[in-house]
Amino acid sequence: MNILSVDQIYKADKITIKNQNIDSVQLMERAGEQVFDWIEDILMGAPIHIHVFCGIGNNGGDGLVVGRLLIESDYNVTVYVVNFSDKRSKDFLHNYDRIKTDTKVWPTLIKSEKDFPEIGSGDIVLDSIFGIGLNRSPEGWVKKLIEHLNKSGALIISIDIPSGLFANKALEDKDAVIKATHTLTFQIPKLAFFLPETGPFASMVKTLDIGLDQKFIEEAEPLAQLISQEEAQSFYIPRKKFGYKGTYGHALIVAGSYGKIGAAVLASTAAFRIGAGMVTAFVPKCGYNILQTTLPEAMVITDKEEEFITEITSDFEPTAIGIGMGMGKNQATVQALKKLFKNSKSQFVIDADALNNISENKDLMKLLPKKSILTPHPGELKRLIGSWNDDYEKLEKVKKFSKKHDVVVIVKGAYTATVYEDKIYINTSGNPGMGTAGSGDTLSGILTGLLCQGYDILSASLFGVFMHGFAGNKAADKMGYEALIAGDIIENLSEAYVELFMDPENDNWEDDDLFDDDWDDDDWDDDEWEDDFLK
Ligand SMILES: NC(=O)C1=CN([C@@H]2O[C@H](COP(=O)(O)OP(=O)(O)OC[C@H]3O[C@@H](n4cnc5c(N)ncnc54)[C@H](OP(=O)(O)O)[C@@H]3O)[C@@H](O)[C@H]2O)[C@@H](O)CC1
Ligand SMILES: Nc1ncnc2c1ncn2[C@@H]1O[C@H](COP(=O)(O)OP(=O)(O)O)[C@@H](O)[C@H]1O
Ligand SMILES: [K+]
Repeated sequence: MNILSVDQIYKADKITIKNQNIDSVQLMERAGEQVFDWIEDILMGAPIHIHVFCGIGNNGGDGLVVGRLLIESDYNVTVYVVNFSDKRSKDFLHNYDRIKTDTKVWPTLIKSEKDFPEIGSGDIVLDSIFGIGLNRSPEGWVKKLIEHLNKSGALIISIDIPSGLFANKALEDKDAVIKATHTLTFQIPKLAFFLPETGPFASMVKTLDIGLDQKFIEEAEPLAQLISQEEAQSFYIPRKKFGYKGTYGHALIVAGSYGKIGAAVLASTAAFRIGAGMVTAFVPKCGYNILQTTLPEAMVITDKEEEFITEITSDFEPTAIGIGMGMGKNQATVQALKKLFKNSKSQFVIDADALNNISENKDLMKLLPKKSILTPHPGELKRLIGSWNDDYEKLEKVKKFSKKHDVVVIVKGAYTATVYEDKIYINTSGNPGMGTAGSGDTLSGILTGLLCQGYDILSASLFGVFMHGFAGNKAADKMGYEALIAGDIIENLSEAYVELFMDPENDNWEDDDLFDDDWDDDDWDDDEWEDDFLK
């Protein structure tokens, strides 16, 4: 699924209107109806108080459509116009007139702080103050209104985007942004929803199909692409009937130091479980018994040193090498890395301390093998590319690094971003339970195992990151977030493979859970509502 820029979204709007021979008011009606249907599905006529806050642009126009439809369906609604400017959009004005004529209800004007209404914590706020037309941070009483709504404790449903958030530009004032409980976005997801600084404002995103021109959306050069189950399916390489272990490659996992041999165990096991034909672990001597006992399927080569790695050798040419997990930063280890990078013809997945060593040693950076996959978490990334002011600058810096060194960079986190040259891919699987030690070691093993099976560096990265998160989701389904440990991700890779081609419905990135548990429902007690939705 393509993530487009604000300019492209406006273009999609225009092309849709032209190709479908409709006018912009009809498109706004469609958008408003979609929002209304979503709310109607949930509320089913419940008399809960809904406050609709409309700006004066087209986002406000959408709010007026929803307000009108809610009033016409006898909901308990108050519609407000947040009058921050007299410069109203044409379609806003059309719907402003229409709500008054059709419902005989006149929206309440908010012109300053003294007009702010009381909002009960059991109420619903519909936020259509600003949409993608926001061009500067809200200030003055408008900012105060946003703060007032955020403090209310009400459930906040944002239309298209939480007001105050830029769709694809850095945050300027985090206090001037609506903290939405739900975001109902029109068809095209916005980049801000997936980045760590801005994503938390837009939890529970749902895309509503308003019939925008599909051809334009698919053919546009996206800001980023979302990788969901459907895309992951397209990367999968089926096992061959006459394949044997040699067909699926030989992985070398170079990892571990005294006290961190587990990293080698996790990565080696994951390489096997994702389907590598053979796996050899290269570890310091102290890792020998541990590996032979915990993973008898693997072969083990040990360094001459007891506690860390000093010289990496093998009597075979590995198809792919996964290197760095728990490896430490001993000077001898740095020398071993230099020698390996200079001499090896294998493909590389470079993680953890291998990355840290590269960041600290310019000579090693120069030897960084082209076409490698690098898997930094945010701390490792900062050491590698330097600090950034915001997520957008970070992504630009990563693109530059990727181009300069001809490597894929996987920026790990919630919605892991894979960057290759100018392109950004955002993963949609995974969950907070995966924030647990060794989860990254597991990913490195997965990626190494995929390179072994003939996936190219980009498809190994996109498929591997997806499968890692997908297996994490299978694990979380059974055990919840807190109890999940890295080994559970590996154990659930089998289920992830088995379910890869099943109905993606339950693993969509859009969270269909209706309400957060902490929503306060004291003010309202309809048994049917509670039975159905607040379980
Ligand atoms: N594209 C689609 O497919 C469809 C889009 N639709 C909807 O249209 C929405 C976009 O509407 P939009 O372009 O009218 O912009 P919107 O966000 O309502 O507000 C802009 C107004 O705010 C002002 N302004 C900006 N920042 C400000 C600030 N900090 N403080 C104060 N004022 C500020 C700015 O005026 P300015 O003062 O900058 O001249 C302007 O007047 C989109 O999100 C979606 O909901 C659907 O209806 C149909 C399909
Ligand atoms: N909230 C989250 N949602 C999705 N995935 C997550 C989340 N937190 C962590 N992860 C994933 O878990 C892994 C953690 O990697 P890393 O920090 O390197 O762990 P470690 O170094 O302990 O092995 C990454 O792949 C990351 O994307
Ligand atoms: K909004």
